[in-house]
Amino acid sequence: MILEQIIAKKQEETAGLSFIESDARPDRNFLDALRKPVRQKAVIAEIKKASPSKGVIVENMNPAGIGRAYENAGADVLSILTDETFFKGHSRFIKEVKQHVNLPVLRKDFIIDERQIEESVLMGADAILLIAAALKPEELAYLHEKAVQRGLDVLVEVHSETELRDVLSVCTPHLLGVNNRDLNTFRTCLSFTEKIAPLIPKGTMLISESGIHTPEDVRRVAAAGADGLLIGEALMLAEDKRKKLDFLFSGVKG
Ligand SMILES: O=C(O)c1ccccc1NCC(=O)[C@H](O)[C@H](O)COP(=O)(O)O
Repeated sequence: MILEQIIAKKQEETAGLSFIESDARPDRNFLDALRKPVRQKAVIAEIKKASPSKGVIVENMNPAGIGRAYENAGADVLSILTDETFFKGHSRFIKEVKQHVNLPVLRKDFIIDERQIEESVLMGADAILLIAAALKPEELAYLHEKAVQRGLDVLVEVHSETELRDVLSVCTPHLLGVNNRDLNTFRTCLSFTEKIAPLIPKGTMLISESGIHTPEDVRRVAAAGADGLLIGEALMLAEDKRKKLDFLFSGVKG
């Protein structure tokens, strides 16, 4: 099961990290940017060189160049993979991109230990992802509190009603993502967003993540109630990122 392998690798990687907090602070407001989207729905554009489901997506990837293209295309924020082993990301990507792009950045990685929160701030992240499938509810609540205390925004990700119920029993996130991808089988289905959207508390922003490739996909998750979309592969593969986003939103009214 790939998720178990990823978590085991993260446990190895975090063993050597420090608990000491620096005076570094996130410097851009991720949640505010999502609340004032350029298009009808907020766009989290993901910089992802490779993945377990697709292998290498873009061979010679220039993170800053892609970040600039996403910004020019009207993305509201960025998601940047920093995991090296399974996604060919890197810890230096966030600062590299932020030197050339003004958008807030979510560190896309598998956060399982509080030492990764300080690590994320030092990497230049403005937000982090907490994945319900990778954490016990009490672990997620603890990491969520630590991240908020450090000034980070947090995207809490679920893939089922049960995971959503567990998350809401321990915290009320401002940002909730439904991953349409099963992280073990890699199968994606937008029905996950459609099933879970009605259960999201009022006042929580809903982000539909993964498997968004066509205007019909965007129309479907928007109609289901998503406030934003996290899009990786479709944008990474697009020659013209602005044209791709305009095409994807061509089926959304307003
Ligand atoms: O993308 C994968 O293959 C993957 C496998 C196992 C765990 C996580 C994985 N992806 C992380 C993501 O959630 C996606 O990168 C993100 O939602 C964008 O998805 P897409 O638009 O389908 O590239």
